[in-house]
Amino acid sequence: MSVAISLENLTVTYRRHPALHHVSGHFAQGSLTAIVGPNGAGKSTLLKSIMGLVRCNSGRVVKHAAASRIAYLPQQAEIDRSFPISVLDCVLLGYWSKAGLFRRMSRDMVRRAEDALAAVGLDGFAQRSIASLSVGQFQRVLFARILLQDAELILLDEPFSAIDTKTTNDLLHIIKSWHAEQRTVIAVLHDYDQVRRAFPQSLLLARNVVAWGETEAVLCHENLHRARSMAEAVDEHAPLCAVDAADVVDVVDVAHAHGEGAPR
Ligand SMILES: Nc1ncnc2c1ncn2[C@@H]1O[C@H](COP(=O)(O)OP(=O)(O)OP(=O)(O)O)[C@@H](O)[C@H]1O
Repeated sequence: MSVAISLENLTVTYRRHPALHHVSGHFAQGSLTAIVGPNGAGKSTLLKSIMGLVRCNSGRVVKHAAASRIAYLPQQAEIDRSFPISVLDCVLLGYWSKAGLFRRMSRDMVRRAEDALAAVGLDGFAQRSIASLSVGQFQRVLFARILLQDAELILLDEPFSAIDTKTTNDLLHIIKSWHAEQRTVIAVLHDYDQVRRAFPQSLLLARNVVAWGETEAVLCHENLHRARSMAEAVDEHAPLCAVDAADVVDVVDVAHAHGEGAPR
């Protein structure tokens, strides 16, 4: 089995309070994994540390995909939609790693972007401004952009938050097609029933790994109870973690790593 991402004893702290604590394990190539756990469990922090957006205080993330083949969808609340850009241009941003930000898009690229919009059910929306869209419509636009990116590793942070059932089902269908194409998909989710139905693998977090593996086994009553207890036991005023925040950032992009830092 080949590995898409390895987490090696990963600790991430904010002002020396751990959001992730000694997390180890790996996401297999082509796997479809839900990251679940109580609020504040470190789920978003884990996606951000894979993307290199937050510093790993100790341990490391080893990625077996080139940065240009990784797609990341943050929570909608973190995206500024006031930028005056059309739906079509927003989808075309999926090509930036191939075309560069300022290269003129070819007719073929534009046609593919229109096809992607049709695939997410947004035919006729190309010239609308992104600011005018509903939350669900905008999430469809972001999925269309990922379709163009042709990513081998796709990270989704709460993709169905504030999204209705019809849109959720349509987007789940796209996620399943990515899985069928052997892409590695990791999504932060809160709906355990949805995870049981659609995600074969799960990682249950409560700052530490509570359980990681087949969804049915991970989401058993005992594990969920343990995750809740661990989250409730967190004392935000506890003595600071001994890990020094000055440690080096250690996110390794194996596709580009040579020698030092390459996987053992
Ligand atoms: N930028 C930040 N500065 C300080 N603390 C932060 C920051 N981001 C997250 N945290 C803290 O780190 C912990 C983990 O946060 P994170 O957002 O990763 O959790 P989560 O599991 O995604 O939560 P939720 O389910 O509520 O979205 C929380 O205690 C949070 O308050």
